[in-house]
Amino acid sequence: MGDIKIKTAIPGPKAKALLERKEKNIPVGPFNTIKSFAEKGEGALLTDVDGNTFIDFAGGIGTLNVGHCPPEVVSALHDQIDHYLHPCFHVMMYEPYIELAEVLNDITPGDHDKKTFFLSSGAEAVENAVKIARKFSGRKGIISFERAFHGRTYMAMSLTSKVKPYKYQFGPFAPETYKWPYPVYSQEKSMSPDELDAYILKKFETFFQSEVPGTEIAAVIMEPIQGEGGFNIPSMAFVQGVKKICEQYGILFIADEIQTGFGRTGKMFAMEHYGVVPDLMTMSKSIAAGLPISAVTGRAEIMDSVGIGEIGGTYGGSPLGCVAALEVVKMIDEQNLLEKANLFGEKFQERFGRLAKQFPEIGETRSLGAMCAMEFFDENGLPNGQIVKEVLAKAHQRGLILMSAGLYGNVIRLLAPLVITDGQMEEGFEVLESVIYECCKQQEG
Ligand SMILES: Cc1ncc(COP(=O)(O)O)c(C=O)c1O
Repeated sequence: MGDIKIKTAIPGPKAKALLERKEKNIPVGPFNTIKSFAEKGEGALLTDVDGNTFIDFAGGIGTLNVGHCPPEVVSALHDQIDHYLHPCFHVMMYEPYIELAEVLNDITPGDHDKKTFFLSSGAEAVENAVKIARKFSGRKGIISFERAFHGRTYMAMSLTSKVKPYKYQFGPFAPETYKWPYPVYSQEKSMSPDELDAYILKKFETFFQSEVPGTEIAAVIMEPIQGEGGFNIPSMAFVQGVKKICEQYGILFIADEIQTGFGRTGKMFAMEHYGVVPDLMTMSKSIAAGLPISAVTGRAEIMDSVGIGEIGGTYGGSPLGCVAALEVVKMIDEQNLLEKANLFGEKFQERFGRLAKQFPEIGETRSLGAMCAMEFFDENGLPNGQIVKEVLAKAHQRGLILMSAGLYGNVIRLLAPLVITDGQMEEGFEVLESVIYECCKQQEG
């Protein structure tokens, strides 16, 4: 599959048959909007069972910075399969586990001694980072942010902000977890960005003085750029301000780089944009080209505070995930994918910044590298999730896979594979622009 000209993507007989089987056998709730079935993925393209080809701007929800089935990863997996699948690191360790820990200790922010261990999913990495922070500090409190998303297990869900659909009717949640405002400059019209930063940072201080002393807080967990929350990009002053407060009170700073890591923002990790070195970092998603593996990397003395059997999981750090991740890190470097991420962001801003000037329905177009998003509003200036749903549906019919995000679902977010060709990028943007144009025109009547 090279560059393609997208036509109309119509679900065919194979998709219809699979849809019937799906509805009979798989719970309706979480999967009821899915009507496409994959046959083959390659680079930035996905083909469905009926032969429709899609440009994938969702990139497996940010798991595919190196694209679908990169040959380097596939070949490393084949080699690994010939050796062993699962000695289980609790029983017998293996070199790819150690090598990947070495690599992550080396490439994550900070020159201090670090250690890394592996799990299988993003939420598990968050759970374990919190356990390690509590064990090391002897404190219980954990602060996360409004609009944050950290996963669906109980602690990760407790730290997540949005109630519906993530938390509704699933309580009670973990005690001693607290939420802090996160600056979304485009939605806080009454203050300038500097004022908003200062206002939120001040709130930290007053909270510590009047409610829970800072010395009872084990960690602050922060997405450097909020993913599910709508690709909200905080200022350097805000992130550095949070870190400074952490240092002042001996609170650990956990950077959740699960969605931002591995080149997405034009640097290997988004924290590098802010010049902030976290104490602990969680990684997953694009770490291993779509294989289920996650990592916690942190200062060696913090990571060493947990004892035998206290952290882990049967499948953590699967050898397949480890060898895939080793190839991913090489690919990002050898194929200049950081540069590609920046190019994607520039082209996005050029085209959609122009479109936003044309339509009042489009709010901010924001991006850092290839983490790109645009917001939509209705005629009263309220978040407009409906138009986003329409754009997504129409784009899908024309062979472009997109995702929404944000508290009100009014944000279109792009997580395209960074291996996308210039032609595919151009074509994807063309489809997106024409669909937005149509939907905005339709709304204006
Ligand atoms: C920032 C962040 N943290 C944690 C998670 C949870 O990861 P997982 O779905 O693999 O449990 C996600 C998933 O979207 C995420 O974006």
